[in-house]
Amino acid sequence: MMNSAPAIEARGLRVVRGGRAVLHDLSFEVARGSVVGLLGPSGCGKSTLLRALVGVQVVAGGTVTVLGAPAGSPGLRRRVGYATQAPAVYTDLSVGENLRYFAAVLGAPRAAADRVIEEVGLADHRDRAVGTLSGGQLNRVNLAVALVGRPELLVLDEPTVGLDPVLREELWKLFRELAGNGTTLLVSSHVMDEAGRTDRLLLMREGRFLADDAPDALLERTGARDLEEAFLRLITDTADTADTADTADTADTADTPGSTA
Ligand SMILES: Nc1ncnc2c1ncn2[C@@H]1O[C@H](COP(=O)(O)OP(=O)(O)OP(=O)(O)O)[C@@H](O)[C@H]1O
Repeated sequence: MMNSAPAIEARGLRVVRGGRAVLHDLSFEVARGSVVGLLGPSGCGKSTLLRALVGVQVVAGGTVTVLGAPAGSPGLRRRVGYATQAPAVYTDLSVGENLRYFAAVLGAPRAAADRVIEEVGLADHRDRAVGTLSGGQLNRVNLAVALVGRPELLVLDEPTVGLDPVLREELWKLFRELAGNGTTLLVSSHVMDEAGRTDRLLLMREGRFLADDAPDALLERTGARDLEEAFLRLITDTADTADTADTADTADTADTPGSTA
């Protein structure tokens, strides 16, 4: 049904921010048409990874290929939708005006603006100035902007923050529908109950992946009752392994200095 080349392919991705290594040699792939969750505690590097994928993050090493082209290539602009945590919309314009503006910028038809407003459940607020909306509504305007060009890949940084459970449910239904039509979604979250809705999970901690697996496979592998517990077990296992390796391997701390790219 879909192109077999991965939507995202990262090899040995390293990022240094503020003189500190934030992403350590990450390698992974995201299959087309899948919904992949990027989960991990605050500060572990989720936003930095997403930034690298959309080409707005200086990288210190490795390669990132998105939809067959280097991340950030001009040709990817319309093909990749990116919603940051901080909404990048015009607060003095209405919901409809914002969406029509971004549709025009992307060369999308005017009808696309109405479509995405419906999709994110903001039809009743179409004429409201964005500055008067609640945090959750503002997040949905931001998401609508990412959807308006009908991108092949959607990169969403914590899109459900501040949403009540009903709206979260609706958004995940929308993500599923989009994936059913061939869109690839990479969605970051630090809410573990969202993890089970994904096809695959990238569990991250301190700039490294603890796991890259399907939710069911993770549960089976760890013997945990839920994904929260699975995550905790993986952390404990990794800490145990690191403790054992610590005395034998001191090279790990020596690999970061000097990379200021
Ligand atoms: N502009 C910056 N300069 C220096 N360090 C930064 C900068 N932005 C983020 N960092 C650091 O990079 C690390 C990863 O941050 P990042 O925002 O990617 O984490 P995150 O997992 O997305 O967190 P959250 O869930 O809270 O958004 C953190 O230690 C953070 O302090």
